[in-house]
Amino acid sequence: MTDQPILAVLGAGSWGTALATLAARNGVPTRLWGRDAAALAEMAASHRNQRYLPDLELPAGLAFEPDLAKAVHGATTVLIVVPSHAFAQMLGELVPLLGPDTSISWATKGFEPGTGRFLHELVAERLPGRAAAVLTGPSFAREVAAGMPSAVTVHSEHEAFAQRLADLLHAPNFRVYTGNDVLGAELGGAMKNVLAVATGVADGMRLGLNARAGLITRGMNEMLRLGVALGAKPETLMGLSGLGDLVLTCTGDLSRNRRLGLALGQGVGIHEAVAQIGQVVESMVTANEVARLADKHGLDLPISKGVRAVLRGEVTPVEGMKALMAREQKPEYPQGLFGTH
Ligand SMILES: NC(=O)C1=CN([C@@H]2O[C@H](COP(=O)(O)OP(=O)(O)OC[C@H]3O[C@@H](n4cnc5c(N)ncnc54)[C@H](OP(=O)(O)O)[C@@H]3O)[C@@H](O)[C@H]2O)C=CC1
Ligand SMILES: O=C(CO)COP(=O)(O)O
Repeated sequence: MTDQPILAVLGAGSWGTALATLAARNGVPTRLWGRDAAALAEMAASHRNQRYLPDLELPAGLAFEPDLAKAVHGATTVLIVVPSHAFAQMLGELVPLLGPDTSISWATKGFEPGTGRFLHELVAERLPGRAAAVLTGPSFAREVAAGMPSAVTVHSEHEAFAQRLADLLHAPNFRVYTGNDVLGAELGGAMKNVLAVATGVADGMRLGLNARAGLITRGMNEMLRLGVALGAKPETLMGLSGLGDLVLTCTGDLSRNRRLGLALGQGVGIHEAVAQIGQVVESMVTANEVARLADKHGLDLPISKGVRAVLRGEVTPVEGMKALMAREQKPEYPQGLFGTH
């Protein structure tokens, strides 16, 4: 294995392009792979990702590689940044091409559609024993690309790999923390997408700032209860990957999940709203998987389940909000936050 790190970023949308740019700016030999060879050729020629991040000038040191085998050949680290619905297929194509010493990481936020399995579970199944890490936290690609200050976190059971990945990306305006709670970090990043729809709906309906704060706080409570039931560390959920990303996505209009909620709250139909956004809206699949996990663990998560009902067209946004407010009066923490008193 060479001492020189080589990074292969798989997925040339907004976030993959921003992360590849960060690494290349750090002097890391970086290859960006995408499924659209023509789009990659255009990026190589113009040094712009016109469709996903048009304002960003792509660095000269960034290579564009449409052949997946060539993109990952000799790479010390692979970073997957495709949407969650494409993650399992991407992994399946990648596994036979990976050298034995290549570490694997992902910045995708979500679960396997239809099963609720975490992405780290898919990775462990296909690549047992391999150094693996998730990169997550509050980070709009547009702001990162513009060099605005951001803080994210890398979680891995392999401490040395978390540190190596952090080192590839850490930069003066991009702080990368590390941790070892992969499940907690993944849960926060996935669940905030669902909760962002709820605050978006409330804001779209002009229900006010009290409603927004109430939804964020009770949404955080849902994240903590599901996370603790699944074995996440509460501090992970209270950190960048949970609370941090929840606040960002529930309040920042750059969030596509919040924008979906805003549109629904203003009476736009779901298909039209998703089409207008024109990029991945992870809550569309994640809402089902959060509800699936909640059911499996016997948890009542009214906001998350309300979002699922709205996204499925089972209730209108107005009915969903009314149902939340009509719930029985009860203590804020019936059994303590973690069921301990
Ligand atoms: N954007 C952001 O600010 C952040 C995003 N994330 C997460 O990163 C992940 C990717 O999101 P983002 O980059 O924003 O999404 P975008 O919608 O910007 O881009 C999606 C990219 O994935 C590609 N893609 C879609 N399906 C497949 C597939 N089956 N195989 C290969 N590539 C595919 C698309 O290719 P094509 O153009 O050909 O359709 C496109 O390049 C999501 O899980 C998101 O939650 C995390 C943090 C920040
Ligand atoms: O995950 C993100 C920021 O941390 C991006 O959020 P959206 O996918 O809602 O745009």
